[in-house]
Amino acid sequence: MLVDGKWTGAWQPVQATDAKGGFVRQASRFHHWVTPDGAPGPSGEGGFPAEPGRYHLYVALTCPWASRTLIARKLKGLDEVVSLSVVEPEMTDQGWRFGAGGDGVNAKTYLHEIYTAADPACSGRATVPVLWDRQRRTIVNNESADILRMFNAGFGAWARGAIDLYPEDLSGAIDALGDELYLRLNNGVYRAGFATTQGAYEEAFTDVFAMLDWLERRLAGQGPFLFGGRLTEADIRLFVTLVRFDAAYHGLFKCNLRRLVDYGQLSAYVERMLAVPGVSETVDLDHIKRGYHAIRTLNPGGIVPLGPELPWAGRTARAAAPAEA
Ligand SMILES: N[C@@H](CCC(=O)N[C@@H](CS)C(=O)NCC(=O)O)C(=O)O
Repeated sequence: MLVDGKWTGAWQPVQATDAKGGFVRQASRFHHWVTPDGAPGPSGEGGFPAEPGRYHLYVALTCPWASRTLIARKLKGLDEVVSLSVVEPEMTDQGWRFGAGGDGVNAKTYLHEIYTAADPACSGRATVPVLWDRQRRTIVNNESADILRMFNAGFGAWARGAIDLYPEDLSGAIDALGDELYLRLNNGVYRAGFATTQGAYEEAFTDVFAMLDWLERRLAGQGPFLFGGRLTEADIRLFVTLVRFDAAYHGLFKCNLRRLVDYGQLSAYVERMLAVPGVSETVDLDHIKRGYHAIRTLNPGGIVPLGPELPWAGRTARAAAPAEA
């Protein structure tokens, strides 16, 4: 991680646990917002007006949090407005690394150099996603939940996609479901995978399957999406975890009570989400499998499993290119 702007020690998946051996995720550090006219958003400073070609998104295709932002960028038709760099799937001793051509915007090798370009004294983990401002040469925001909302509403007329991922009449319900999803499922699988005590693992495992069972029932009662006919950010938050479940969380993170393919409603839901134009292009099973299985503390030999067979695998994209500027 970065300490006062210097990379310190080899990368470790877990740098903090709570008193019971539970995994603790670091809070994001940059919280500015792109808004249609550059007015300040809910946090951070103003001065980040929506403009085509100004902002750049750094992602890892293995990462569910970064994938949220990739899906929103597609659904809002922002591909031509916000450019993209994809890091290599395997984490190195210095964290995320760019492929042969560098990152295409800042000509850096490692993602942590983007953080120190924004703040030479930066401390903390160098996580994806990162939204970079070419003009002010700084990080706008490195929290996927914020970037998701910014892509929904911050780019105003530059967004070609008409879909509203956070409609006002559903905002309270989306927030409430999003909190549950995060705690028990999105981060629940990480709490299971990175638990350092049996108790912390079992607690997380129970949360994960209770949530999946609950979602299976909810989708049986109302569909096709979590809030009926309207696809919202809650669907993006759910999908990114479901699509990784059998390939990464079931085995590596020991979330193995059931596979996702054992859930009829949830499996059909994944297929439905993949059929939404733009979504399948954001899913790269090769990066997902290589990325998770490169976590040496969980998989010391680094062997990447060949399976599982997934009914929808053929409809997902491999990465278009390792680094697209
Ligand atoms: N709160 C962040 C979390 C992002 C996150 O944890 N990303 C992981 C990849 S899945 C990462 O970049 N980890 C690198 C590290 O921890 O050093 C968000 O949702 O944007």
